[in-house]
Order: sequence, then C-alpha cells, then structure tokens
Amino acid sequence: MALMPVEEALARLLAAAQPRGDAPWPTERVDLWEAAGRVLAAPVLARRTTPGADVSAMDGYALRAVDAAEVPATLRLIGESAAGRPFPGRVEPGTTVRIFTGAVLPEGADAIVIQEDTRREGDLVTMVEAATAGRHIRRAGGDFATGEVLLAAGQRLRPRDLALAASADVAELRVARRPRVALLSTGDELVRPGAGAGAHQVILSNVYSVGGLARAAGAEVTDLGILPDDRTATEAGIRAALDAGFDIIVTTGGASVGDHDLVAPSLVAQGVDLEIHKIALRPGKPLMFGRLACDAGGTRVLGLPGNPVSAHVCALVFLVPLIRALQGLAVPAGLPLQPAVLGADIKANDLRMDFQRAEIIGRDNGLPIVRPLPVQDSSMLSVLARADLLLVRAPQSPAARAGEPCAILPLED
Ligand SMILES: Nc1nc2c(c(=O)[nH]1)N[C@H]1C(S)=C(S)[C@@H](COP(=O)(O)OP(=O)(O)OC[C@H]3O[C@@H](n4cnc5c(N)ncnc54)[C@H](O)[C@@H]3O)O[C@H]1N2
Ligand code: MOO
Repeated sequence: MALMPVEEALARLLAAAQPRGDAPWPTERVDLWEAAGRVLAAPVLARRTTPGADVSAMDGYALRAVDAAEVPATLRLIGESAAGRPFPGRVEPGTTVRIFTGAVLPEGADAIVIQEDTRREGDLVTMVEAATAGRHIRRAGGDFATGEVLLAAGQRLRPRDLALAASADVAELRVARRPRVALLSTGDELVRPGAGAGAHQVILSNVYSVGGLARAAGAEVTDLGILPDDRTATEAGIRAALDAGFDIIVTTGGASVGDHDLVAPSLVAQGVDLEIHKIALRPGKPLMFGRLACDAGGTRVLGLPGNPVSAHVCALVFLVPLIRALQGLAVPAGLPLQPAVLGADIKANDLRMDFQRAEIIGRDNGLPIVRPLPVQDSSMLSVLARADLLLVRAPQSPAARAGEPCAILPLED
C-alpha cells in the first residue's frame, strides 16, 4: 500500500479539526487566573478608560507652566495629590501642589517639575528648572479608552494579555474549552514507572511525552491506562473511550503489522473510519487517524506508533496542531519548518520524510548549524532528550554536503 505523504496527512487531520455540522467549538467563561495559556474566544473590550484622568508620571510638583517659565520661580505649596488621593482644590496662579507618580493632576495645573529640580523651604517651593506645559503628564485615555478592542479572539493568552484585561477592569474572559484528550497505551510488556518492571518488560513512557505535549498545547489530558495485547480487551478499551465523549483519543503502540498489533482492526470494528493508516514518515510510519463514522460530535482518534521517539515525533507533528486548531488558533497549513545550515555531509533520503534527531554545533549568519546525532533508533529516548531539534529531510532528497541549507523543526513549542 502506498504511504500517504506527511503534508497530506497533516492537511486531512487539520480538516478534521472543523466541527461536523454547524456546532462551533464550545467556549466557557473563566477568571483571569484560569485564563493563562487559554485561547481567547471573544474579543476583550476595555470596560474603562486608562488612565482614568490626567496623572503625573513623576514625583514632583504640579503647577501652571507659565508660573515657572523663567527660573528660579518660587511658588506657595497648597496641598498634596497622591495616587488614589487627589487634591480636592485648584492650582491658582503662584501656587503649587506636591504630587506623586500616578496621582491625578490637580485642576488648574498643566505641568510637573520633578522634585530633583526644586528646593523646598517650609511651604515655599523654588523651581530651579523651567516648567513646560504637558511635561511629565500622562493624559487620560493615553493607554486605552472604554470600548476599545484590546485583545482579539483566537489568540493564546499570555501573562501580559491577562494584565491588560485586568487593567481594563475585565475580570473574566471567554475562552475555548480545552480539548479533552484521552491516552490509551497498548502492550502486554508495559509497566508503570516505579512498579518493579522485569528485564523482559518495558516501562510506560509515552504518556509523559505525548501527554505533556498535549497539555502544553492546551488540552486536558486523561490517562486511561494500559490495554493488554488482546483483541477483546483492546476493543472494549476503545469502546469505553469512545463512549466517554473525549474530543481526541490517542492510542500508542500496536499500530504496526505484527500479530499483536490490534489497534487498527479494533478501531475499525468499533466504527472508526480510518482515513490515514501508514504515512511516509520516519520515525512514525504506522500512524493512524480517523473519526467515528456516526459521531456528529466528531471524536477524533489518533493512533501513534509505540516506539517512544516515533510517538513523540507524531504527537509533535500531528497532535499538537490538531489541539491548537480545535481551540481556534491559526495553525500553519504545512509543517512549521525553519531554515538552518548543515554541519555534516548526509546521505540521500528514501521515500519517507525523515525527522532526524540533531544537535546545534554553531551559527552561520544567524542560522543554526545542525548535525544529526550518530544514532537514529526510534526507541532511544536518551538520544531524543539530547537532541536540540529535528533535522527534516523531504522524501528522496539527494545527498547533501556540510554548508548546504537544510530545514529544521523545533522539538518543543
Ligand atoms: N514487519 C514490520 N515490522 C515493523 C514495521 C513494519 O512496517 N513492518 N514497522 C516498524 C515501525 S516503523 C514501528 S514505528 C514500530 C511500531 O510498532 P507498534 O506501533 O506496533 O508498536 P509496538 O510494537 O506496540 O511497540 C514498539 C516498541 O515501543 C514500545 N512501546 C509501546 N508503547 C509504549 C509506551 N506507551 N511507552 C513506552 N514504550 C512503548 C514497545 O514496548 C516496543 O518496544 O513497528 C516496527 N515494526
Ligand atoms: O516509523 Mo518507525 O517509527 O521508524 O520506528
């Protein structure tokens, strides 16, 4: 069977991020603390004008600029304006008001002289530097005005966005509901870390990489445990996950062609329409993707290969953009590749797009110089952990020499 190109698989997956029918992705209102990292589902409009009044940008004295156009000029101190405690009166000719950063500019005043440029004796203040109208004053509405659109829908909320919303008196935000992702691991050999695995067993690790990437992309992740290599149990596990209404079910392992690789037939038997099964990717050839044929909600099922590096690369390339797209983030149509320079000669590639674990060994005109790590076994997590990035080679690329351009994919978002 011909292997599907990676770009086509990605395009199909992203097309499946669109809801079936008219139902839009659900949203919810959360308070600002809960909104960090979430995707904004409705624009944020300022609920107040900020600053709410003309305020001082410095500690000093508020006055009429004409009263200190020529210096030295001595004015009579008539009061104080502090942040949150405005001066109740008016600055008349020949008078000044002590003022602090953030405090409201008193009526009548149109300039600030900073305190370092003054001398004070009792209630007399001498300005030693000339005042300029408007100097050191932050105008009302200089930051934003009531009704102004401060944040657009479809953006991921960063700490500074939350601070902006807070400063605009917006206490809750409407955000996309987190996609609910279920992880189903398969394999008789799998044992949880710390549970005393024998030499013939393998420690469950993929949930941490795949689940971690999913969480970082904004998903709520549930680990549904390990299914044995048994057809009835595999189907039952898949059925239960499908019935639980997750948005995405991610299986790992059992994806290949061996006698114990039961995931594809079990998915099909449970009504999943597998539109992707095996792609031209290394590592990650036995990738599967499909949706429940009858499910209007559109549970998506992504079957990842069991090899830990393959599972991680597939999660990075396919699961992360799917989770992002579901929440309404703009996701690039193709792979988000970046330019780099080869730091070693490399061989011609075969039919599969190759994602090699690679290290950065220098810089060339601002671009990283990258070299594949010597071992590319898709079971080796130590190599994946040591890699700085993935060196991406298109199918059938010819041999290339050190110094030639190449494409890379960052490993973490
Ligand atoms: N005859 C063929 N054999 C294989 C092919 C092929 O085309 N023909 N493809 C190979 C490729 S490529 C890959 S990738 C693997 C993927 O196989 P499976 O998805 O069926 O994975 P398993 O056999 O279940 O496991 C592979 C390996 O990974 C370990 N594993 C599985 N799950 C986990 C987990 N959750 N955490 C940690 N490690 C896990 C498992 O113990 C195995 O060692 O197939 C090749 N074979
Ligand atoms: O495609 Mo497999 O993932 O090479 O090890």
